[in-house]
Amino acid sequence: MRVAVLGAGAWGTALAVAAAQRHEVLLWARDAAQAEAMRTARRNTRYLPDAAWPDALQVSSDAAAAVAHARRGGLVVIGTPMSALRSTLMSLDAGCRVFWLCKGFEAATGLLGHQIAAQVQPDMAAGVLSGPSFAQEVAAGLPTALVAASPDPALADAAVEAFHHGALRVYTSPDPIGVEVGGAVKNVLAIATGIADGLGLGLNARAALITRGLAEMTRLGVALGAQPATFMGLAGLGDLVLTATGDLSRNRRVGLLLAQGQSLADTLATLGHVAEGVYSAATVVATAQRLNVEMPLTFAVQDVLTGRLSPRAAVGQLMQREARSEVF
Ligand SMILES: NC(=O)c1ccc[n+]([C@@H]2O[C@H](COP(=O)([O-])OP(=O)(O)OC[C@H]3O[C@@H](n4cnc5c(N)ncnc54)[C@H](O)[C@@H]3O)[C@@H](O)[C@H]2O)c1
Ligand SMILES: O=P(O)(O)OC[C@H](O)CO
Repeated sequence: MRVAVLGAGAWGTALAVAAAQRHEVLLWARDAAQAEAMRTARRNTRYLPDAAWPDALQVSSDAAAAVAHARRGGLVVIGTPMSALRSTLMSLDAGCRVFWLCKGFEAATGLLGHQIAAQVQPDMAAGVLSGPSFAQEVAAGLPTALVAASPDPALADAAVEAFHHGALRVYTSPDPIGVEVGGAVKNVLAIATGIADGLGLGLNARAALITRGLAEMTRLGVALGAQPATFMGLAGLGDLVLTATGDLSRNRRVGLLLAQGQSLADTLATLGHVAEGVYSAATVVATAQRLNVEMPLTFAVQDVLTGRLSPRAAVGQLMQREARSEVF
């Protein structure tokens, strides 16, 4: 299979390296100088420096060439941040088969990836590839399980053909809504656990945050039309546990730094990578308000991100909530 990966950040590069063990892969970087540097070094020194590239991985800053590489039976994989998903989809045509890797809501519209694709490319075979997966671990060849979600089972099978090999397992799912809500909300909840851990609130608090966070995520997802079981899977519980507890997470790191008293602007300036939860939190709050879904942890994170509450005040507010039944 011919695979084009659009976007040469940490995750796009890691999956390009993985796919190039068996397929002809073309990685597109928007910056010509970055593409040239990667072509020379045979690695992505800026975003994923430890992974050497297989021979079957080529790089280009020519977007049209990348798309042409994967037309007619190939697969286009969009590895940009959420903010660039719409423009990248617009650069494609309905002849492409597409998966995106980004996890979040589009800040300007509040839409998930599958809704953006339905607007921009209604006839395109499209899906989302998600699950608990730090780029560095995939690049190091460590065992990882992903989920490919699409209403089109043949397309989900194409993601399996592209990536299910060696240390990578790819499961399929017919529920892109659930998979996308899981990926977006877990990022916000990872900021919450980073804050709790940064404040030294302990392991009991972390476990409570993950469990009650899963309840929030599930409530929102079901209200948006997702299948409840999806949230017990890789894109829900799996990615929430990874991102909330793993120090490789950029979203968790944001929470840790905010708890130390660092400003959000300084935190983002030092991160060097995208932390999607920062940009999705407002949409999750607005959507929960619109659908009358209770999401106290997410609301607290947004209060900290906007500066309305300090991390410690947000925790105090959460602890004063009324007792309630645990049932979702
Ligand atoms: N890093 C991971 O471990 C990981 C794992 C799973 C999913 N994701 C998701 O994948 C997406 C990308 O994350 P990442 O870690 O690769 O990000 P990153 O911060 O490492 O890199 C972002 C890349 O996107 C490029 N980019 C930004 N705006 C662009 C635009 N308008 N057009 C083209 N390229 C653009 C940047 O140049 C950079 O190469 C995010 O939504 C993230 O949540 C990341
Ligand atoms: O580093 P984060 O917080 O963006 O998380 C990366 C992946 O989404 C984990 O699955």
